[in-house]
Amino acid sequence: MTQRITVLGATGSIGQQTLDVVARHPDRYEIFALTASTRWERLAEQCLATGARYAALTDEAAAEKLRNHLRSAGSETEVLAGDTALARLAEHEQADTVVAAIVGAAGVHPTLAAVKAGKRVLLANKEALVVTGALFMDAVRDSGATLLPLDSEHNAIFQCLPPEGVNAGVERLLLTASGGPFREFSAEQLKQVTPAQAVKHPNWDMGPKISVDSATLMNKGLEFIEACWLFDVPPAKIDVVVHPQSVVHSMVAYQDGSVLAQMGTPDMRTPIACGLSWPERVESGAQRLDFSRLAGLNFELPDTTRFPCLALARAAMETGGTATAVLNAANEEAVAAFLAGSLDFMGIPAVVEQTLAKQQAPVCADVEAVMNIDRQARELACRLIKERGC
Ligand SMILES: NC(=O)C1=CN([C@@H]2O[C@H](COP(=O)(O)OP(=O)(O)OC[C@H]3O[C@@H](n4cnc5c(N)ncnc54)[C@H](OP(=O)(O)O)[C@@H]3O)[C@@H](O)[C@H]2O)C=CC1
Ligand SMILES: CC(=O)[C@@H](O)[C@H](O)COP(=O)(O)O
Ligand SMILES: [Mn+2]
Repeated sequence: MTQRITVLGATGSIGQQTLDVVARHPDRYEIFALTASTRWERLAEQCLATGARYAALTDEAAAEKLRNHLRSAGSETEVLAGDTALARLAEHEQADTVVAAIVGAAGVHPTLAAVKAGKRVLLANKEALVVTGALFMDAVRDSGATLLPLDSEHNAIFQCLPPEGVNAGVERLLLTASGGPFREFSAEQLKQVTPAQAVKHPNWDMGPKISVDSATLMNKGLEFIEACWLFDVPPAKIDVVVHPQSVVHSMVAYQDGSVLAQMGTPDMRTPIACGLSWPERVESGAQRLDFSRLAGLNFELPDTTRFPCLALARAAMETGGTATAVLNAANEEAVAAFLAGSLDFMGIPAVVEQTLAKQQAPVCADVEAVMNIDRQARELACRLIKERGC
């Protein structure tokens, strides 16, 4: 039996790399459904190449264009539209596996729909977990869903953990961070950086939002929170280590002094292939690590004075309640404003910090209540962005 796969966020960086891995193994995997937001032309190409049974776009007008295009090409892909369509496909009874690769809190509802339907969920959309935290993990336990991390660091830790889990002799988790494109910039230089510079990650080719997060180190902050939830580890047991080469993807330190690391070239097709095939292994297409050509592996501590986002994320996780949802909402608005040219780079941590200071972050009993806090935090962050100007 082939594994039937739904890809949420198919047109993005993770989505496209997932389709690349899937195409290498037609005997094992088939695409059941593909979703995106507005980029209907790219989704059309993907539907024609994979023969997807369903496609969905949140944008109704883009969905109509996709429908017309596919019809005239003789395709049998059924096209759905609107926000709820994504969740309907995520929970569809005929799909086995859902790759959660939407960017941002927009992924909360579709990803949770897949979890609640008990799917095998391959999680790239870290924001969904950062926003809903305990509710997300409760849903995994209640539904019996299989949750496999795609984020390279968490996939590395997943591979290095003992089968019995984190309580079997694990001392600490070590999350590696590249340090981003501005690792060596002074505080003065950081004030002047542009969106074009920020999206040029030194090692990875990723979408614009996560690339900016890597540049501020908020990506590592979100990943810190993600690791606490995924592996049920308290904040005090997780360290962040800057490793500019992105070859060691993360590590697990054991009570006997052993440290297990997962290594590889920086290519997301490795964790994607790992998630798709686990507990087996399949070819990913990634270039192999050539130790004879490695110039060196360096490690240093992160600088939270120049990059305050990492400390803000750690503090939000320690605060608890919906503080991490507030952090994420403010960050999404600030990053969008930075990319649009209406906020300076150092405005990102400033807006996140001020939003966290002013926005209430109570414990919420359900996802709708969390999303209400998310909305309030966005409104506040947008006011702060306007006040700061650029
Ligand atoms: N890229 C990478 O290497 C890594 C990414 N991740 C995580 O994976 C997720 C995806 O990242 P990445 O692939 O880089 O992002 P991209 O920006 O490249 O792609 C985002 C995808 O989400 C879709 N999308 C955007 N907004 C919405 C919305 N409101 N509703 C539904 N779909 C939407 C986009 O559709 P459209 O094209 O139509 O806009 C696109 O398919 C993020 O959470 C990121 O942090 C984690 C590790 C590595
Ligand atoms: C590929 C991946 O998982 C990204 O999250 C990547 O790790 C970003 O790199 P840094 O945030 O360490 O710069
Ligand atoms: Mn990562």
